[in-house]
Amino acid sequence: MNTGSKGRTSKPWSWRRWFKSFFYAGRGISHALHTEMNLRFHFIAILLVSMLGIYFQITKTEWLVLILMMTIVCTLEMVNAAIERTVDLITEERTMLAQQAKDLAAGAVFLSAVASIIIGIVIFLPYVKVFVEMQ
Ligand SMILES: Nc1ncnc2c1ncn2[C@@H]1O[C@H](COP(=O)(O)OP(=O)(O)OP(=O)(O)O)[C@@H](O)[C@H]1O
Repeated sequence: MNTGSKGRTSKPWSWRRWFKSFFYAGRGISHALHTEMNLRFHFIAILLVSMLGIYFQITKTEWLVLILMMTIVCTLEMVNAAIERTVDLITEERTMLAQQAKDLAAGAVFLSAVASIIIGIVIFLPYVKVFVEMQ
């Protein structure tokens, strides 16, 4: 069955292809961790926030919100890296469209990071207040 204008055909489902897709995903995550400084920074932040969460014994809902935000930031960082590489693959010239594509992707990461910081403050501030008052 033809699924696209470039003649890409869909292959039948198989366990081998299914496991290979996990391997490719793992390779992508490993590559991102080795090459993307920002992603490493996010992972350090995740580690610190998780330690705080364990220390303050935050609620299940708070954990779920934090996990959701951590996932959004990291996945957007990886999509941003993919868009950067795709743009560089398409053109080495400085063009307005290339600039917009990269700036839009970077803006998406920035927005999610700001939202994460705000959510982190809203979740942890009450715990920190109680902690300070107890000293
Ligand atoms: N091909 C391009 N055309 C126009 N603007 C670009 C292009 N590539 C990058 N930019 C601009 O530079 C910003 C940073 O892009 P990127 O992180 O890929 O670094 P770079 O400018 O390509 O070079 P370097 O990696 O040395 O910093 C982008 O958000 C965009 O504003």
